[in-house]
Amino acid sequence: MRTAKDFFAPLAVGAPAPVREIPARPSRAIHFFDPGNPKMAAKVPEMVGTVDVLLGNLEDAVKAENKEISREGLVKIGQETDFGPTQFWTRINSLDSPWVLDDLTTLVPAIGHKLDVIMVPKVQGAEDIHYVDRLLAQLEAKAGITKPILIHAILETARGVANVEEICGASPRMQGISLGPADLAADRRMKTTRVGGGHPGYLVRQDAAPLAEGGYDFTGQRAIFQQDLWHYTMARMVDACAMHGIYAYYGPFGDIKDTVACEDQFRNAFLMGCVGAWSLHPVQIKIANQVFSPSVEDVKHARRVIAAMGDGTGAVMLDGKMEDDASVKQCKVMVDLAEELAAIDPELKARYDAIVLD
Ligand SMILES: CC(C)(COP(=O)(O)OP(=O)(O)OC[C@H]1O[C@@H](n2cnc3c(N)ncnc32)[C@H](O)[C@@H]1OP(=O)(O)O)[C@@H](O)C(=O)NCCC(=O)NCCSC(=O)C[C@](C)(O)C(=O)O
Ligand SMILES: [Mg+2]
Repeated sequence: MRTAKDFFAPLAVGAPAPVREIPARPSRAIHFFDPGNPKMAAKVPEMVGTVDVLLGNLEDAVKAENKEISREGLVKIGQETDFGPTQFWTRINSLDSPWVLDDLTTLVPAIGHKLDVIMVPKVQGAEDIHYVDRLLAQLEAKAGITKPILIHAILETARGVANVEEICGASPRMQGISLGPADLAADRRMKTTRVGGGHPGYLVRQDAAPLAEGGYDFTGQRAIFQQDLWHYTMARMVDACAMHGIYAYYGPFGDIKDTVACEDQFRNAFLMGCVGAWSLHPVQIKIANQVFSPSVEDVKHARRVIAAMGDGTGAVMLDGKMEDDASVKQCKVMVDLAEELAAIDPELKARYDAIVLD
């Protein structure tokens, strides 16, 4: 086990010093594209500035026979694109695959100075992060990279969920975690066949109405309430990330045409503490950007509470509601996020700047 003293030491001679704090860079949508797909690759330059994160995916959804083509495509995109304010991430192949070593040994020397974050799929425990951590340090040292590349883990196995706290704390490179609902469902032997989202069979039914003569009417109409299959995992992930000062994300929503349910899923994640979600299709970028940006009403309310609370201690009555030290802290979360987003999104900045406090 690394001692506290060694935790922030570089893992290879010449590797950059690990960061002590993960930067709070906006990442409302992590947009996936296949760098080996000419149509998708061609769209990357025009997407810069319209999305917080562009992620070149090398893992699942890329056919086995195209792995090298996609890797080469990613190198070309990384070398030729000016990403401006947009973060540039990749998802490498899983650690037990025949491609991952070539992914890392090719990408780091070629475009390691441009890559902000490497997403590692199917992480099972701290040992997987330790492996990538050391290898990245060696490759960074060899390539003369001065800014450490961060690691993002996908939670998509039962063992990964059981170990989520140790995964989050395994390295100073840990930037965040995303839920991988499709692989996780398969690993857990859940009986869903979807990529994220709800299921109509996972529900709670209203009690049967009592009959005048006694007993219950089990044949009458009863309301049903669909439940969230992912609540438990999301809650564990959010707590583990918050505990370690890193960021939680909802993952993919595979029903591209159901933009309404996608928005609901993203909003649940936003409310629960996630900072973003994945976008698999250009239509989902707009949804994520909107959902993961605090509304004008929320920012206005938060600013009013902060103003009314003065030094932030004590209790006041505002619009019939009690506000105190703890509600000010919640309001600061909202206002801080609004400020971070306004710094990179002029449209949002204009809307937040136009707020007038009553
Ligand atoms: C779903 C698909 C097949 C529909 O692709 P399509 O071409 O049939 O859709 P379309 O509506 O006809 O596309 C319209 C236009 O948008 C383009 N387009 C479409 N998508 C994109 C994109 N992402 N980025 C940039 N451009 C895109 C597409 O090329 C087309 O261009 P055109 O107008 O010039 O003809 C396609 O969108 C796609 O392949 N998306 C990415 C899928 C992906 O990355 N999956 C892996 C992540 S989810 C996952 O791995 C699970 C997880 C976490 O591991 C676990 O839960 O276990
Ligand atoms: Mg997966």
